[in-house]
Amino acid sequence: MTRIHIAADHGGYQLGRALEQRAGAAGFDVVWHGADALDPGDDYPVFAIRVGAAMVADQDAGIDAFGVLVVDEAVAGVVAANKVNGARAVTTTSPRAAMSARAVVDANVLVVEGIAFEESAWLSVHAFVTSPMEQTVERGRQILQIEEYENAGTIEGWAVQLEPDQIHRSYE
Ligand SMILES: O=C(CO)[C@H](O)[C@H](O)COP(=O)(O)O
Repeated sequence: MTRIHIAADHGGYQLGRALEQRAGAAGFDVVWHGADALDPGDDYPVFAIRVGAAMVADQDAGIDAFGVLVVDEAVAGVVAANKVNGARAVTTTSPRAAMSARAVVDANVLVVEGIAFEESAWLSVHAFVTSPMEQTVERGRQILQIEEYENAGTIEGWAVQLEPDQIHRSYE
């Protein structure tokens, strides 16, 4: 069962809770990472890091998991969540864009604007967590390049030297 780690600050609390309910009702394994209650003084970075870190820990353990963050200004949440090693956080304006982010970069955190309509936000979240990555050598190689820089601080493109079947194995 796919797990969804979800959190929201005060800018997305109401929608975050609604999405938590929707995801649970749809049969996903949902883990809420706060806020525990609407707190107008809370800050979004802690929630971004929590969902990113929980998602990466699960993925590293072989669990099918995603992160969902709901804040007022989604782009700020994207910046914070992408500080987690292994997180590829995006925001979206439509289910189609959410699917595209999954396909192109195997995005694993979706940041939703708190002002979004519940129905359209849920359609984007659902599209995100049910859409596959594009299984091509190019996409795998590009993600390996991002990970090379993230982990080694180099962008030498060592993955480009690999044979296609090696890239596939490395990325799995
Ligand atoms: O948008 C956000 C971050 O991405 C937060 O939700 C933001 O901090 C909300 O702040 P404010 O209550 O001042 O609008």
